[in-house]
Order: sequence, then C-alpha cells, then structure tokens
Amino acid sequence: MDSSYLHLVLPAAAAAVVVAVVLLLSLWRRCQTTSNHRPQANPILGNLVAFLANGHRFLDWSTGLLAAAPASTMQVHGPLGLGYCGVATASPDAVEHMLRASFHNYVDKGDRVRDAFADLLGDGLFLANGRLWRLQRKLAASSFSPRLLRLFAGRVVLDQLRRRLLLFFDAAADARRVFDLQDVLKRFAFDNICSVAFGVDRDDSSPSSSSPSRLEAGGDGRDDAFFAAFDDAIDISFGRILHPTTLAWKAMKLLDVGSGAAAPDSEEESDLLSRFTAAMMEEDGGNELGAMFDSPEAKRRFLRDTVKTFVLAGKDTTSSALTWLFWFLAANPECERRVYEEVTALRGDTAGDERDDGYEDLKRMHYLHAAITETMRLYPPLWERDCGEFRPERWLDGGGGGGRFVAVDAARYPVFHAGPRSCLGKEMAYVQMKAVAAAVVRRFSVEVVPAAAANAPPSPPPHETAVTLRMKGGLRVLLTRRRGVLSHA
Ligand code: HEM
Repeated sequence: MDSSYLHLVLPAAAAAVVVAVVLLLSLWRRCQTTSNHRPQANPILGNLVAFLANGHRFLDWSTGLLAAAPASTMQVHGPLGLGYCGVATASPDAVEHMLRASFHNYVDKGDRVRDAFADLLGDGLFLANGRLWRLQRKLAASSFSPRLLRLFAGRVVLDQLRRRLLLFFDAAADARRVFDLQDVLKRFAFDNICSVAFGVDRDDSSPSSSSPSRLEAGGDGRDDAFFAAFDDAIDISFGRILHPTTLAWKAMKLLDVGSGAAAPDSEEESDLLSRFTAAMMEEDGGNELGAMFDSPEAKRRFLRDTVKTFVLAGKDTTSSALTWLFWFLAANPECERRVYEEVTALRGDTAGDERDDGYEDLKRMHYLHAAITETMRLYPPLWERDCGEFRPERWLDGGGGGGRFVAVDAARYPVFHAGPRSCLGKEMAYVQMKAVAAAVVRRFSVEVVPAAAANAPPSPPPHETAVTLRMKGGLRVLLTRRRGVLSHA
C-alpha cells in the first residue's frame, strides 16, 4: 500500500476508534446509571439478541422477564437506540397511571404503532389521535348501548347460531368429522361483525353463503380470499412492530418485500367496504367528523379505514379467546361439568331453539363468565397467586360453588385496556362468547384431537405471536352430541 494513502487512512481509523470507544462508554454508562430494570441489555445491541433467540416464544419469555423485574416493570431497547425503546409493565399501579390517572400523557398512539399499521388502518379509531379520535369514539360508542347489546344478542348472535353455527356443528358431529374450531369460530365472528357493524347479512351476499359449509376453509372462495388478504395485512403490520428497528422494515417497504411489503388489497374486501362506504357518504357527509375530510376520496378512504378497524376488532379477538376456552375446558373436565350444569339449569338439557330473550340467561351465567375471564387472564398471563393455574372459581364470590362473578379493577385486568381508550366492544364480546360457549357445551362434548402428541391436554398448545393470541395451527376437535340432544336441523 502506498504511504500517502496510509497517511490519510491512519488518522481516520484512529478517529473512528476514538468515536466508537466514546459511543460505547456513553451507552454503557446509560445502561449502568438508569434506575429502570433492563433485561439482559447489551450496550450496543440492546435486547436484540435475546429477542431474536426468544421471538418464537415471545409471550412466555416476556412474562418471565416481567416476573423477575423489580416492580414488574422494565425498559426495552433496540440496537444502538435505532429500534424500539420503551417500557413494558405488568404492574397495576403503572397501568393505572398510564391508562387512567395520567391518561392525557399517553392517549396518543405513538409513531411506531401508527407507522406500522397506517397502511392497513389509516385514520380509523385504533390509530387516530386527538380530535379525530374523540369524534370517532363518541360516534362509535353510540353503537354499543345496552339496548343495542340486547338486539345484538338476540338478532345477531343467537340468530346466526341457529342458522349457521349449530347446523355446521350438527353435520360435523353426525359425520364424526374432525375440523378446526378456531377457523370456524373466526368465520362466525366475522359474520357477526358484518351484521352488527355494517348491517350486512352474509347469508344474503352470495347464493352459496347460506350453506353451513361456508363456515369452513374452502366453503366460500370469497371469504377465503378476503381472510388471506386481511390476515396477511395484519401479520405484515404487526411484523413491523416486532422489527428491532423501523429502518429495517422501511427499507423493505421500498423493496416491497417481507414486513415492508404493501398491505394487500382484495376485490372481495372492496366489495364489502364500498357498500358501507356508499351508505355512510349519503348519511354522514355533513357532520363534524365528515368535515375533517375535505374531499369525497378522503371520506371514502376514511370509511374504509373504519370498516377495516372493526373487522380487526371483531374477527380474531373473540374467536381466539373462545378457542382457548374450549381447550381449557377439555383439559379441565370438572370446569366443563360446571359450565354444563350452569347452562342446562338455565336452558334445560335438550336442544330446543335458543330463546330470543337469551340475553337475560347469558347474564346469569356467572361460572361461564368466570371461565372466559380466566382464559383471557392466562392468555396473556396476569399476576395472581397460583397465576399459572386455570381456576375460574377465583372470579366468584365465596370462592366457588354457585357464586356470582366479581370483576376486578381494569388496571389489574387490562385485557380490554382501561380508561378512556378501553375496548368499546367488551360487553358485546362477552355476549358473543357466552352465547357460543353455552350453546356448544349444552349440546356437545368437545374432544381435542391434537395434531401433535405434545399439544394434547394438559400441555398447552403453542400460540402465534400476532395482534391477537391465536392458537398456532388452530384447534382440531371432534364433537359428540350429548345423550338426549336432538339434531338442530
Ligand atoms: C375478546 C375480545 C376482545 C378483546 C380482548 C379486546 C381488547 C381490546 C384492547 C386491549 C383494546 C385497546 C387497544 C389499543 O388501544 O391498543 C381494544 C380497543 C377496541 N376494541 Fe376491543 N377487544 C375485544 C373485542 C372487541 C369487539 C368484538 C369489538 C367490536 C365489535 C371491539 C372494539 C374495540 C374498539 C372500537 C376499540 C378502540 C377503542 C379506542 O381506541 O378508543 N373489541 N380492545
């Protein structure tokens, strides 16, 4: 190498070494002096290495870290400060502070979440901040009144149970056919949300749609295409949040690959959305919210965001929770027996039609309410004594036999979030989950047929690291009609 070149390179290399050492030292000092707990944080790579090693078991891993952290709270860092930098907590005091007491400081969805989900959810309720959020929240809240909840229970859930879900379950039981319960429940929940949020009865939307087989993959190509597109879009958006740095997925977005790929659109999606859009444009054009969008195209885009927001809210949330519930009931026959006794005490033990006033019965099902609540406590796990155990009785007053359900403060059970930004659909979700669980348990015993021996009860099956905690690979079940129960058809 010629000496003039060395003359240039050596000082530059020395300067680079000095800069690197100073950077290292300052990062190291930051790590040492911070008063917050940082799990296994490397001064340069942050939590990246541990995250990559544990990404496949994210929930268990993060739960273990939080359990070990002082005050159940820790800082999380991406590499070189480029990636995620935030606080994770399982402390009710911290949750209370962030979601209620000092809500105004935390109400806005941060850039990291907004950037990741903007392609999919745009200006919809989940991502909106400030006045746009307040106006939407107010408008949407009016759809969740107690009167509409009662209508939802009777006209939507019980009606669609009778016309679709129970017919499908009957046919599967008669044929002794194993099917994926999670997938069927997802399709049922989607039909429910289309009825309640968009006024669309999917039975009327295509000639094949009233067949019970539509509730299974391959039953209706339009549904399959829509779910594939929507689920891809969610996974891509969520994948962006998990990226150690936003730079990485933004670069991938430029190249249209991996989590950077554009969220896909499908014709089926636009059919559904355009109907809702057209209706909304006629009715809502002049109100305060409408005035925030200055062109017909902007209004149309916003209404599409709204529909996608509600599909996201309704499709996988309740179906994932119900899937875990059925797994827990199969793994805990005594709990299943108690649900069965409670439901049949209220509705009799032979399968007649679900009654139209079923809403009142659902409210009286305290043990079932506790079992669903306990399922969602464990996935994700929230702190309690014996927190790893499935014990619905912990939610009942008197600790067990025949007690009433007693809710705890949302800061201790933030499954539906807490404070002004809490879930609008909580009551609706319980109505739907209880109606489905009661109808199924009353008629059928549910046997889990694990794809792998390792997933047979009592070992919990693996879950996906996704927006909602879906069971990985679904839940294969075989239904057997209970003695004395007639076919629903
Ligand atoms: C098991 C079922 C469900 C669970 C566990 C659940 C949980 C949650 C959580 C944790 C949030 C806060 C999200 C965030 O801000 O980051 C939320 C928000 C929301 N949920 Fe749910 N949800 C469920 C079902 C539903 C259903 C069925 C609907 C509607 C039909 C719904 C509508 C909403 C809406 C509109 C928001 C946004 C509230 C806002 O930002 O002001 N949810 N939900």
